[in-house]
Amino acid sequence: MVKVAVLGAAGGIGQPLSLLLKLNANIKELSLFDVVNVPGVGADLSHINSDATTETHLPSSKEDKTALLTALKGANLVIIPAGVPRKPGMTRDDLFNINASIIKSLAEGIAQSSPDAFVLVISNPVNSTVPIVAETLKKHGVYNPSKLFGVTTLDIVRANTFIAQLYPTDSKPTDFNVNVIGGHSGETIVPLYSVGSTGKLYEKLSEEQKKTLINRVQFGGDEVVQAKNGAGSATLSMAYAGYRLAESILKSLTSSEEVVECTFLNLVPEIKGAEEAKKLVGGLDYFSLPVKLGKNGIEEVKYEILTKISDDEKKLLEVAKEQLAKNIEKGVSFATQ
Ligand SMILES: NC(=O)c1ccc[n+]([C@@H]2O[C@H](COP(=O)([O-])OP(=O)(O)OC[C@H]3O[C@@H](n4cnc5c(N)ncnc54)[C@H](O)[C@@H]3O)[C@@H](O)[C@H]2O)c1
Ligand SMILES: O=C(O)C[C@H](O)C(=O)O
Repeated sequence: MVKVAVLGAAGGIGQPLSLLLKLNANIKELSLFDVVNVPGVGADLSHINSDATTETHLPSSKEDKTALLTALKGANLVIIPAGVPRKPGMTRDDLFNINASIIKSLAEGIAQSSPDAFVLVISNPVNSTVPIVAETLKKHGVYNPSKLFGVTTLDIVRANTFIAQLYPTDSKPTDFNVNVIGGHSGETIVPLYSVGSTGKLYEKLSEEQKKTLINRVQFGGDEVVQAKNGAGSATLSMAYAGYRLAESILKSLTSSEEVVECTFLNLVPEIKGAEEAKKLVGGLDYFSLPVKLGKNGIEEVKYEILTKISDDEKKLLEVAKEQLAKNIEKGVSFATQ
């Protein structure tokens, strides 16, 4: 039975994500933090007759740090959807200037109040915000790379849905679990349709269809940003995806079943398979790959997948690596300056 803290709980993602968490029988306490509107969200959720208790934490001023520290106290799992979303015409990197500072201050709170928690970073640009959290926790001497997750699950969710839409009579979205690796923005998102559950169907597609499908996964976020027309980016599908990763982590704490998910992680030698992965991705310090989850977090990086990919996917990876290197460096230098 665990305590989960949601930072940014009153937002477009925070609210539906908190609703899903409120329904999870493994969660004993749900701690909701935001800089606006969170008491109302908490009051509303608290009427649901599921077992998790709901508490809310709203700072009384910009200087008030106590609300965050209290929200995080004793949390086993912290999920961060705090920050601004995109509008049409913006890239995720355009969010860096605002979101980097928000993420850094929240990571400082985690370092102080819940240093042992699993930390799931949703806020964009994920390719840079994850290194910011890592460097901030390092500065405070409490960094555990096995417990830091950049949430790329929405890319997997989209990849499953979009291929199923191409084969409506032969498949359904729940048939698939596509490995999507790399990062979480445009061309850094690399869906590996040629391996695993989609291999056979993918091979049947024409070159043009393959290109269109991959492009749709890489720019699925833009599809939603355009459709919302200035009112933000994906929130409901993101809440579902963030919940899926949180649920998998909770499952790995309570069952002996093997649980594997893709996540954007820090490739450090203390994680099994990370050194091998790092060599195969040109020395990058962070990359999204399938990982085996366990009681202490990321137990093993399933790097072998990198040796099984098609020549076309290798080309996609080359483009992804170049962009990722810049995004990672931007996050690291912000947090270490
Ligand atoms: N990883 C992904 O796949 C993915 C998917 C969708 C959106 N996102 C990102 O998630 C973030 C949130 O998106 P959204 O649609 O929920 O935005 P939103 O504006 O609806 O909600 C963000 C919430 O964060 C809160 N907030 C701002 N500063 C804060 C702080 N210092 N502490 C706590 N809370 C704070 C705001 O008050 C707001 O309630 C964006 O950066 C967006 O780009 C990531
Ligand atoms: O596209 C965005 O800005 C939000 C998110 O990263 C997404 O993939 O939907």
